Amino acid sequence: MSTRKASLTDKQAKNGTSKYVLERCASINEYYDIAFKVMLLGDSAVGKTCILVRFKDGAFLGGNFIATVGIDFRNKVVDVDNLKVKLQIWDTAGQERFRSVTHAYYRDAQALLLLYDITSKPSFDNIRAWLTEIKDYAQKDVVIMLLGNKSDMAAERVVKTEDGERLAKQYGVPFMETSAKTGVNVELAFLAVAKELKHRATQQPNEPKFKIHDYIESQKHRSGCCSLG
Ligand SMILES: Nc1nc2c(ncn2[C@@H]2O[C@H](COP(=O)(O)OP(=O)(O)OP(=O)(O)O)[C@@H](O)[C@H]2O)c(=O)[nH]1
Repeated sequence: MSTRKASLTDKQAKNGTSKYVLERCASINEYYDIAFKVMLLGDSAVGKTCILVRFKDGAFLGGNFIATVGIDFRNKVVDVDNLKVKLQIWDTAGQERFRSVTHAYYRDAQALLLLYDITSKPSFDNIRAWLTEIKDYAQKDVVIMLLGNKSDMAAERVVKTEDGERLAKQYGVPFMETSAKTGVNVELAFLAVAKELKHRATQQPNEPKFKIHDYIESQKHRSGCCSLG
C-alpha cells in the first residue's frame, strides 16, 4: 500500500521493527537501541501528515491539500535518557474508505496520536468514534495521546482548549494543542510518547515511574523550536 505523499513501502516497514528491539541495531545511517511503532489517527485533513513532516523534517507542508491514500510510515530516532529510541511513525489516511486498510495496522502500534482540528467541530465530535475504533482494534495497553491541531488558526477556532482537555480527562489520556505550521508542541508530543514507551520497556523495579501527564504539563505551551531532554 502506498500514499501520494510518501514513497516508502510496506515491505520496508515490516523489516525487523515489529516489537521492541533491545540490542543496539543499525540500519542505513541510523543507529538505535530500541524501536517502537506509533500511529497517527484522526479525520481527513486534521493535519496528520503535516505533523509528521514537521517532526521529521522541521518543515510545514502548506499549499494544496492532498489526502493520504492508505498508509505509510517514516522513521525518526530521538534521544531519551542516553538511549537512541527509533519511532516508526505510521501516517494513516483519515478518509472513511481507507478504514479497513488502516485497521490491520492498529495491533502492532505501541502508541497512537489521535488528532482533531481545532477549526473543525466534526473532527472533534468524531474523536469518540475514533476511541471506539481504538478499543476494538488496538492493543489494550497502547499509549494514546489526544492532539488538537492547527492551534495557530486562532481566528477560525471552533473547539475550545477546555473542551479538548475535558474530553481527554474523561478518557484518561494526555492532551495538548499543536501546530504543524508553527511547530508548537509537535516535538513534545512525540518525545513524551517516546519517553513513556522507553520507560515501560526498560523500567527497573526500584526506578520511579515515568508520569507522562506530569511531563507534558511541565513542558507544554513552549515553542516547538527547541530540543527537549
Ligand atoms: N494552519 C495550519 N494548517 C495546517 C496545519 N496542519 C495541517 N494543515 C493544513 O491542513 C491540510 C490538511 O493537512 P494534512 O496533514 O494533509 O491532513 P491529514 O490529516 O494527513 O489528511 P488525510 O491524509 O486525508 O488523512 C493541509 O492543507 C495543511 O497545509 C496546522 O497546524 N496549521
